[in-house]
Amino acid sequence: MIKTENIEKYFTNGNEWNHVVKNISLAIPLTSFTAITGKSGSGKSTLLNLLCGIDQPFKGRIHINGNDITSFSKRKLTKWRNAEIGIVFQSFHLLPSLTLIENVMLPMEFSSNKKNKKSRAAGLLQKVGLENKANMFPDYVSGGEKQRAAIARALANDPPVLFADEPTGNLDTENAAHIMELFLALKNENKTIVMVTHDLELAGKTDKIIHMKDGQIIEGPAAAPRARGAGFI
Ligand SMILES: Nc1ncnc2c1ncn2[C@@H]1O[C@H](COP(=O)(O)OP(=O)(O)OP(=O)(O)O)[C@@H](O)[C@H]1O
Repeated sequence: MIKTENIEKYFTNGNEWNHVVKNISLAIPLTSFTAITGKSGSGKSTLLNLLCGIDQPFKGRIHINGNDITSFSKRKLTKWRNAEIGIVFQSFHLLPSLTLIENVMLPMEFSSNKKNKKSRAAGLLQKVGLENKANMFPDYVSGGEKQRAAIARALANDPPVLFADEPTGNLDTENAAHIMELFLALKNENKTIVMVTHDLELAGKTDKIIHMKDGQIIEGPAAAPRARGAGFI
Protein backbone atom coordinates (compact mmCIF):
# COMPACT_ATOMS: atom_id res chain seq x y z
CA MET A 1 0.00 0.00 0.00
CA ILE A 2 1.12 3.52 -0.80
CA LYS A 3 -0.40 5.78 1.81
CA THR A 4 -0.09 9.43 2.68
CA GLU A 5 -1.42 11.08 5.81
CA ASN A 6 -2.15 14.80 5.68
CA ILE A 7 0.90 15.74 3.64
CA GLU A 8 1.67 19.38 2.99
CA LYS A 9 4.25 21.00 0.75
CA TYR A 10 5.11 24.67 0.38
CA PHE A 11 7.69 26.36 -1.83
CA THR A 12 9.02 29.84 -1.27
CA ASN A 13 10.65 32.34 -3.59
CA GLY A 14 12.02 34.22 -0.62
CA ASN A 15 9.09 36.64 -0.39
CA GLU A 16 5.98 34.53 -0.39
CA TRP A 17 4.94 30.94 0.21
CA ASN A 18 3.26 28.81 -2.44
CA HIS A 19 1.09 26.08 -0.88
CA VAL A 20 1.49 23.35 -3.51
CA VAL A 21 0.27 20.18 -1.77
CA LYS A 22 -2.60 20.79 0.63
CA ASN A 23 -3.34 18.21 3.29
CA ILE A 24 -3.41 15.20 0.98
CA SER A 25 -4.33 11.79 2.37
CA LEU A 26 -4.54 9.00 -0.16
CA ALA A 27 -4.21 5.26 -0.39
CA ILE A 28 -3.07 3.32 -3.44
CA PRO A 29 -3.21 -0.49 -3.25
CA LEU A 30 -0.31 -2.64 -4.35
CA THR A 31 -0.31 -4.13 -7.85
CA SER A 32 -2.52 -1.36 -9.19
CA PHE A 33 -1.89 1.21 -11.93
CA THR A 34 -2.85 4.74 -10.89
CA ALA A 35 -2.74 7.96 -12.91
CA ILE A 36 -2.35 11.40 -11.35
CA THR A 37 -3.87 14.05 -13.62
CA GLY A 38 -4.65 17.74 -13.42
CA LYS A 39 -3.81 21.06 -15.02
CA SER A 40 -0.30 22.42 -15.27
CA GLY A 41 0.78 23.73 -11.88
CA SER A 42 -1.82 21.73 -9.94
CA GLY A 43 0.92 19.94 -7.98
CA LYS A 44 1.13 16.55 -9.74
CA SER A 45 4.92 16.35 -10.00
CA THR A 46 5.36 17.70 -6.50
CA LEU A 47 3.07 14.97 -5.15
CA LEU A 48 4.93 12.31 -7.13
CA ASN A 49 8.31 13.60 -5.90
CA LEU A 50 7.05 13.32 -2.34
CA LEU A 51 5.77 9.76 -2.90
CA CYS A 52 9.10 8.60 -4.29
CA GLY A 53 11.22 10.34 -1.68
CA ILE A 54 12.89 12.81 -4.06
CA ASP A 55 11.36 15.58 -1.94
CA GLN A 56 10.23 15.81 1.68
CA PRO A 57 6.82 17.02 2.88
CA PHE A 58 6.64 19.99 5.20
CA LYS A 59 4.14 18.03 7.29
CA GLY A 60 2.52 14.59 7.25
CA ARG A 61 3.58 10.98 6.72
CA ILE A 62 4.21 8.82 3.66
CA HIS A 63 4.15 5.04 3.93
CA ILE A 64 5.30 2.85 1.06
CA ASN A 65 4.86 -0.89 1.55
CA GLY A 66 4.92 -0.47 5.32
CA ASN A 67 7.93 1.87 5.39
CA ASP A 68 7.42 5.36 6.78
CA ILE A 69 9.79 7.04 4.32
CA THR A 70 9.27 10.41 6.02
CA SER A 71 11.18 9.00 9.02
CA PHE A 72 14.18 7.89 6.93
CA SER A 73 17.58 9.57 7.03
CA LYS A 74 18.92 10.82 3.69
CA ARG A 75 21.24 7.84 3.46
CA LYS A 76 18.49 5.32 4.24
CA LEU A 77 16.17 7.02 1.76
CA THR A 78 18.76 6.75 -1.03
CA LYS A 79 19.30 3.06 -0.28
CA TRP A 80 15.56 2.43 -0.11
CA ARG A 81 14.94 4.24 -3.40
CA ASN A 82 17.57 2.20 -5.22
CA ALA A 83 16.14 -1.09 -3.98
CA GLU A 84 12.41 -0.57 -3.63
CA ILE A 85 11.27 1.82 -6.34
CA GLY A 86 11.96 2.70 -9.95
CA ILE A 87 11.48 6.19 -11.35
CA VAL A 88 10.86 7.17 -14.97
CA PHE A 89 11.07 10.83 -16.06
CA GLN A 90 9.66 12.72 -19.03
CA SER A 91 13.14 13.61 -20.24
CA PHE A 92 14.54 10.09 -19.74
CA HIS A 93 17.60 11.10 -17.63
CA LEU A 94 19.85 8.54 -19.32
CA LEU A 95 23.59 9.17 -18.99
CA PRO A 96 24.78 10.11 -22.50
CA SER A 97 28.29 8.76 -21.97
CA LEU A 98 27.02 5.25 -21.22
CA THR A 99 25.49 2.77 -23.65
CA LEU A 100 21.91 1.64 -23.06
CA ILE A 101 23.04 -1.56 -21.34
CA GLU A 102 25.49 0.37 -19.15
CA ASN A 103 22.69 2.74 -18.18
CA VAL A 104 20.54 -0.23 -17.17
CA MET A 105 23.42 -1.77 -15.19
CA LEU A 106 24.11 1.45 -13.28
CA PRO A 107 21.54 1.04 -10.44
CA MET A 108 22.80 -2.54 -9.95
CA GLU A 109 26.20 -1.09 -8.94
CA PHE A 110 24.58 0.36 -5.84
CA SER A 111 22.59 -2.75 -4.99
CA SER A 112 23.52 -5.66 -2.72
CA ASN A 113 22.99 -7.99 -5.68
CA LYS A 114 25.84 -7.41 -8.12
CA LYS A 115 25.70 -10.84 -9.71
CA ASN A 116 25.17 -11.29 -13.43
CA LYS A 117 24.63 -7.59 -13.98
CA LYS A 118 25.20 -7.74 -17.71
CA SER A 119 22.90 -10.68 -18.38
CA ARG A 120 20.18 -9.21 -16.14
CA ALA A 121 20.46 -5.87 -17.94
CA ALA A 122 20.35 -7.63 -21.31
CA GLY A 123 17.19 -9.46 -20.18
CA LEU A 124 15.56 -6.16 -19.22
CA LEU A 125 16.47 -4.59 -22.56
CA GLN A 126 14.95 -7.62 -24.27
CA LYS A 127 11.80 -7.18 -22.18
CA VAL A 128 11.38 -3.64 -23.54
CA GLY A 129 12.27 -4.66 -27.10
CA LEU A 130 15.74 -3.13 -27.23
CA GLU A 131 17.93 -6.22 -27.40
CA ASN A 132 19.42 -4.97 -30.67
CA LYS A 133 20.31 -1.54 -29.29
CA ALA A 134 22.10 -2.56 -26.09
CA ASN A 135 25.46 -1.16 -27.16
CA MET A 136 24.19 2.10 -28.62
CA PHE A 137 24.51 5.44 -26.88
CA PRO A 138 21.30 7.32 -25.94
CA ASP A 139 21.95 10.12 -28.45
CA TYR A 140 21.71 7.62 -31.30
CA VAL A 141 18.32 6.10 -30.48
CA SER A 142 14.80 7.53 -30.80
CA GLY A 143 12.81 9.15 -28.00
CA GLY A 144 10.61 6.08 -27.64
CA GLU A 145 13.70 3.87 -27.42
CA LYS A 146 15.26 6.18 -24.83
CA GLN A 147 12.13 5.90 -22.71
CA ARG A 148 12.04 2.11 -23.04
CA ALA A 149 15.69 2.01 -21.93
CA ALA A 150 14.80 4.28 -19.00
CA ILE A 151 12.04 1.85 -18.03
CA ALA A 152 14.50 -1.06 -18.21
CA ARG A 153 16.84 0.95 -15.96
CA ALA A 154 13.99 1.65 -13.52
CA LEU A 155 13.46 -2.14 -13.33
CA ALA A 156 17.18 -2.87 -12.76
CA ASN A 157 16.79 -3.93 -9.13
CA ASP A 158 13.33 -5.44 -9.65
CA PRO A 159 11.50 -2.88 -7.48
CA PRO A 160 7.85 -3.59 -6.59
CA VAL A 161 6.83 0.04 -7.28
CA LEU A 162 7.37 2.25 -10.33
CA PHE A 163 6.78 6.00 -10.40
CA ALA A 164 6.61 7.81 -13.73
CA ASP A 165 6.39 11.57 -14.30
CA GLU A 166 4.86 12.35 -17.71
CA PRO A 167 6.66 9.34 -19.24
CA THR A 168 4.98 9.91 -22.60
CA GLY A 169 5.25 13.71 -22.56
CA ASN A 170 8.05 13.81 -25.15
CA LEU A 171 6.71 11.02 -27.34
CA ASP A 172 4.39 10.75 -30.32
CA THR A 173 1.10 8.87 -30.05
CA GLU A 174 2.51 5.57 -31.30
CA ASN A 175 5.45 5.57 -28.90
CA ALA A 176 3.22 6.73 -26.07
CA ALA A 177 0.93 3.75 -26.73
CA HIS A 178 3.93 1.43 -26.67
CA ILE A 179 5.06 2.79 -23.29
CA MET A 180 1.52 2.34 -21.93
CA GLU A 181 1.50 -1.27 -23.14
CA LEU A 182 4.73 -1.83 -21.25
CA PHE A 183 3.31 -0.35 -18.05
CA LEU A 184 0.13 -2.41 -18.38
CA ALA A 185 2.22 -5.56 -18.86
CA LEU A 186 4.30 -4.66 -15.79
CA LYS A 187 1.14 -4.19 -13.77
CA ASN A 188 0.10 -7.69 -14.80
CA GLU A 189 3.44 -8.85 -13.41
CA ASN A 190 2.31 -7.45 -10.05
CA LYS A 191 4.17 -4.16 -10.16
CA THR A 192 2.52 -1.10 -8.62
CA ILE A 193 2.63 1.86 -11.00
CA VAL A 194 1.88 5.51 -10.29
CA MET A 195 2.05 7.79 -13.33
CA VAL A 196 1.62 11.54 -13.67
CA THR A 197 0.05 12.40 -17.02
CA HIS A 198 -1.79 15.22 -18.76
CA ASP A 199 -3.22 12.71 -21.19
CA LEU A 200 -6.72 11.72 -20.10
CA GLU A 201 -6.93 9.03 -22.76
CA LEU A 202 -3.87 7.30 -21.32
CA ALA A 203 -5.10 7.91 -17.78
CA GLY A 204 -8.36 6.18 -18.76
CA LYS A 205 -6.44 2.95 -19.34
CA THR A 206 -5.29 2.80 -15.71
CA ASP A 207 -7.17 1.36 -12.73
CA LYS A 208 -7.76 4.68 -11.03
CA ILE A 209 -7.38 8.37 -11.70
CA ILE A 210 -6.37 10.76 -8.96
CA HIS A 211 -7.30 14.23 -10.18
CA MET A 212 -5.51 17.24 -8.70
CA LYS A 213 -6.56 20.87 -8.61
CA ASP A 214 -4.70 23.64 -6.79
CA GLY A 215 -2.76 21.19 -4.62
CA GLN A 216 -5.75 19.11 -3.63
CA ILE A 217 -7.33 15.90 -4.83
CA ILE A 218 -10.76 16.40 -6.31
CA GLU A 219 -13.17 13.94 -7.80
CA GLY A 220 -11.94 13.54 -11.33
CA PRO A 221 -12.83 11.70 -14.49
CA ALA A 222 -14.26 8.25 -13.94
CA ALA A 223 -11.81 5.44 -13.43
CA ALA A 224 -11.58 2.60 -15.92
CA PRO A 225 -14.16 -0.17 -15.34
CA ARG A 226 -11.53 -2.52 -13.92
CA ALA A 227 -10.72 -0.09 -11.10
CA ARG A 228 -9.42 -1.90 -8.07
CA GLY A 229 -9.97 0.58 -5.34
CA ALA A 230 -7.10 3.03 -5.41
CA GLY A 231 -8.48 6.16 -3.91
CA PHE A 232 -8.66 8.61 -1.12
CA ILE A 233 -9.06 8.12 2.57
N1 LIG B 1 11.34 23.48 -6.63
C1 LIG B 1 10.36 24.39 -6.68
N2 LIG B 1 10.54 25.61 -6.18
C2 LIG B 1 9.55 26.53 -6.20
N3 LIG B 1 8.32 26.29 -6.70
C3 LIG B 1 8.09 25.08 -7.22
C4 LIG B 1 9.09 24.06 -7.25
N4 LIG B 1 8.56 22.95 -7.82
C5 LIG B 1 7.29 23.28 -8.15
N5 LIG B 1 7.00 24.53 -7.80
C6 LIG B 1 5.71 25.22 -7.97
O1 LIG B 1 4.71 24.36 -7.46
C7 LIG B 1 3.53 24.41 -8.27
C8 LIG B 1 3.19 22.99 -8.70
O2 LIG B 1 4.22 22.50 -9.55
P1 LIG B 1 4.19 21.01 -10.13
O3 LIG B 1 5.39 20.88 -10.98
O4 LIG B 1 4.01 20.06 -9.02
O5 LIG B 1 2.87 21.05 -11.00
P2 LIG B 1 2.38 20.04 -12.12
O6 LIG B 1 0.92 19.84 -11.89
O7 LIG B 1 3.24 18.83 -12.15
O8 LIG B 1 2.61 20.93 -13.42
P3 LIG B 1 3.04 20.49 -14.90
O9 LIG B 1 1.91 19.67 -15.42
O10 LIG B 1 3.17 21.80 -15.61
O11 LIG B 1 4.33 19.73 -14.81
C9 LIG B 1 3.84 25.32 -9.41
O12 LIG B 1 3.31 26.59 -9.08
C10 LIG B 1 5.34 25.38 -9.43
O13 LIG B 1 5.81 26.60 -9.93
